[in-house]
Amino acid sequence: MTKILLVGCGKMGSAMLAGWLERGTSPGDVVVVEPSCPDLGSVRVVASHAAIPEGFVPHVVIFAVKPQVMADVVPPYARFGTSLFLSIAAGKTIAFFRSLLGPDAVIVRAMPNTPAAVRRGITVCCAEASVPAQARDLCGSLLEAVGEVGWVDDEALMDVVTAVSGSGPAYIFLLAEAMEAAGLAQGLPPALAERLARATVAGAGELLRLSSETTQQLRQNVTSPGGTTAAALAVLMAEKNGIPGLMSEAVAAATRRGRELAG
Ligand SMILES: NC(=O)C1=CN([C@@H]2O[C@H](COP(=O)(O)OP(=O)(O)OC[C@H]3O[C@@H](n4cnc5c(N)ncnc54)[C@H](OP(=O)(O)O)[C@@H]3O)[C@@H](O)[C@H]2O)C=CC1
Ligand SMILES: O=C(O)[C@@H]1CCC=N1
Repeated sequence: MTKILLVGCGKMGSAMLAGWLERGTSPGDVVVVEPSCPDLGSVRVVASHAAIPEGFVPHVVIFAVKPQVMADVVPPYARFGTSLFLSIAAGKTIAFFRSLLGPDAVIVRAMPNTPAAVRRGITVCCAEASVPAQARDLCGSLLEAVGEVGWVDDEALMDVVTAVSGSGPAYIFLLAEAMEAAGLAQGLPPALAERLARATVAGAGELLRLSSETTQQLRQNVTSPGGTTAAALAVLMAEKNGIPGLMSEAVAAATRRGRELAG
């Protein structure tokens, strides 16, 4: 069985861990390094790399700590030189990990998202051409435990992926928040405003998932000529300050931030 060393068990690490266990990974095959040492049932948790049980040789080391601490966290793991190293950090490049892990390290960079917590994430992976198919397959199967997986060859695209799907759930939650606030402002009781916003975003998401129609067609299906939706979309799709322009600026800003985090 695949032996997994998970470094960082916060929001993303814990979502992946839950997915692996659900898919049949034995708790005994996982060691988690997490300073707060949370109780993870029969999964062994240690506070630092120094406490990893002797004799535990992972097939894969997964870095799921914040990009800002990565340079301090990664170096001690170079001792697992025969392992595959998988990072899910925003910004941090394959070259960055190679500089800390050595020239022969096998490294895959991936970008999942928080719907992984309900096994409905999407992850994009990237690896250099020299990374063997077996290593790619291992990453693919670990990440498929929490949702869909795709690959890109051009690492520069990873910052754009991060800006669209990595950060993207936040944009959708903001939309739900804004719909709730707008409903309140128009006189809905708070509980109903929240329920309507949440159910509408979730229901529209499910329709989007199951339908073969384009996003544009799904939008048009709601929009009766001269009706209420058309009145709202005239505001939301305005050339100035409409959602398309704002989203474009937002994704560009997130992409730029990813590039800054690389350094
Ligand atoms: N949240 C998201 O939507 C997504 C995040 N990512 C990426 O995933 C990574 C993790 O993000 P996220 O899960 O949100 O962050 P969290 O802060 O929730 O999790 C990171 C965890 O790592 C722990 N940690 C800190 N130092 C160490 C160490 N030396 N060894 C082991 N663990 C340590 C932190 O503990 P403590 O809090 O005590 O410091 C924390 O529990 C980031 O690189 C991020 O870019 C990728 C896709 C989506
Ligand atoms: O905000 C961030 O930097 C991380 C990466 C993608 C989602 N959260």
